[in-house]
Amino acid sequence: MCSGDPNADSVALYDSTHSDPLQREHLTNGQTPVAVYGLGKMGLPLAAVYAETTGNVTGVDVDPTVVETVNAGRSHVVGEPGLEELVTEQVESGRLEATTDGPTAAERARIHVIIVPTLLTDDRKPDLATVEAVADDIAAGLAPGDLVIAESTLPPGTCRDVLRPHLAAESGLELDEFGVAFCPERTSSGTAVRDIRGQYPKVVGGVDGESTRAATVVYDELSTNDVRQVSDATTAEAVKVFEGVYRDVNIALANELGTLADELGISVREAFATANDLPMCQLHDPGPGVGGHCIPYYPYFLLSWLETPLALTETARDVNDGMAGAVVDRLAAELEADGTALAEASVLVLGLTYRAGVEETRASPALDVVAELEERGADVAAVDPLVDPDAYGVGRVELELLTGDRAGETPAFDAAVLVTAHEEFDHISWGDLEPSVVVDTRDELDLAGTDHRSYTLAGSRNGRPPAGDRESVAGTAVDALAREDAPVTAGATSAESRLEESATDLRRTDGTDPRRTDGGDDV
Ligand SMILES: NC(=O)C1=CN([C@@H]2O[C@H](COP(=O)(O)OP(=O)(O)OC[C@H]3O[C@@H](n4cnc5c(N)ncnc54)[C@H](O)[C@@H]3O)[C@@H](O)[C@H]2O)C=CC1
Ligand SMILES: CC(=O)N[C@@H]1[C@@H](OP(=O)(O)OP(=O)(O)OC[C@H]2O[C@@H](n3ccc(=O)[nH]c3=O)[C@H](O)[C@@H]2O)O[C@H](C(=O)O)[C@@H](O)[C@@H]1O
Repeated sequence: MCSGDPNADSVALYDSTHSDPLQREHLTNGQTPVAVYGLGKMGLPLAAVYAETTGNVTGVDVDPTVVETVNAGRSHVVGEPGLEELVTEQVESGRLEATTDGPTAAERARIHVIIVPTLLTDDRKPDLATVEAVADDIAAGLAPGDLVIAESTLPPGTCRDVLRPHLAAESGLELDEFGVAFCPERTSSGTAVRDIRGQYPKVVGGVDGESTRAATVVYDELSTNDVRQVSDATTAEAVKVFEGVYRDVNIALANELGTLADELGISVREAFATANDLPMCQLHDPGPGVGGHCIPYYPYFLLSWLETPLALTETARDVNDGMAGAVVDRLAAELEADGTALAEASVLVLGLTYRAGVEETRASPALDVVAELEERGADVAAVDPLVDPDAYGVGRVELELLTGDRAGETPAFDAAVLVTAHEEFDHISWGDLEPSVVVDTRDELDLAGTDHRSYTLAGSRNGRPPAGDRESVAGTAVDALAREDAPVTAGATSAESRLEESATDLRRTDGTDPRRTDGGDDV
């Protein structure tokens, strides 16, 4: 179907005078060609599912290697069940092809789907440059009756105030000659094909009623789930950003409550698992921070875009951004207790991507942990099954040397910190590694019975406090408080200095001091 002549008599959807059934027939028999701009982790599965539904899709990407791979019927995206097979099937049947030529693709298409990155500038403002570059490509081929669908997450108001006027100005069309709708991509890497096919209701909001109607026809055909129409594009944009902010704030809550594990001498993860028995309670997982180019970015699609102050949203960002430093503080304290200064220590970072199984390092907390360790003088190396640490300026350790799958000298380190729990790390034979300090930020390791000094951030789901059966650090702190008036014997560290030492461990992720009782910095 893709060999169609660009001037073929394709059929538009926006403002169509055809009956609804005929519109759906045109859509699903290839007479309403589609262009999908962006063939990345989300765009390629989206283009493949669009091809499965419509039979006439041109994928556009600026990366020639991506285009070449897709046209060879393969997927460059890893860790997506069913994607490779779907791409092969759709390309081989002529239902999907890829190109770097956006304007030509736009001339053929009557539906234009935008799924390129929406990142942040250096001063944390939404970066719409890529979306606007795609809008320029689309405008070069935009025709009356075309429908433009944005799936890239956008700051609320962007379709109405930026994208639609940009398209009109660059194409010379009137605002009401084409449709624009925001239909957010509710998908996670690792389940993209399943999600796009219909795991969740599809939100649709147009800049006008006809855009909403036309986009509803598209997703009613593409998704097996319901289409959730909302009042307008801005509402749909807000839905997607709010979903992300909800997650960031709740992860911050989990991270902050997780720091209580030391002072309470409990596993906070066990407490969360129990509290979450209640349907109204969804305490998230504590970790080393929030990565990816979505969740840590979306709050700024409000904070740096709108005037209204959002104190909680902003504080949550600070809490999450502070976690990498809190993890390194903890590592330093554990090393110190083990007789090694961090500045003299060799440290292995396990996992550089932002989450397990996903080849993405944007805003990865692991990179913040590496930077903080190096800043404090440690000798840092890293291991990751999906990305090469060398590319991030960090010494590479071969995973096979840690799992024993390759003969050779088993590397030894003063400390290791598990930041991203790739499943490949399950095969590391910890018992064969030189004893070291191990900080597990994901509660993925069980080092009982080994000679490692392990610390599990926020404790373990099975109820083990962070320092396991070692005396809790908090015990020291609380005892010292109780003993504040105790005589300081020569040679013993004073209660205050002990408290100071342990307080750096107890300090909340936003930097406030849990010991303050004047309500000054307490949150
Ligand atoms: N990654 C995720 O889990 C989700 C992402 N999203 C949204 O989707 C957007 C894209 O995410 P990913 O696919 O993960 O990004 P990605 O970085 O994996 O892929 C982006 C693709 O777009 C291409 N590209 C860049 N500029 C282009 C241009 N001017 N024209 C055509 N192609 C261009 C790149 O070469 C790359 O192949 C995100 O920024 C976010 O707004 C939404 C839901 C989930
Ligand atoms: C609201 C929501 O759950 N959004 C999802 C999210 O997926 P994403 O791939 O960004 O991964 P994620 O599971 O949110 O993790 C983001 C980051 O947060 C961390 N994280 C996540 C959950 C948690 O309880 N604790 C935690 O520390 C992860 O380690 C990771 O570094 O963002 C996607 C997106 O919009 O890009 C979205 O489609 C997904 O549904």
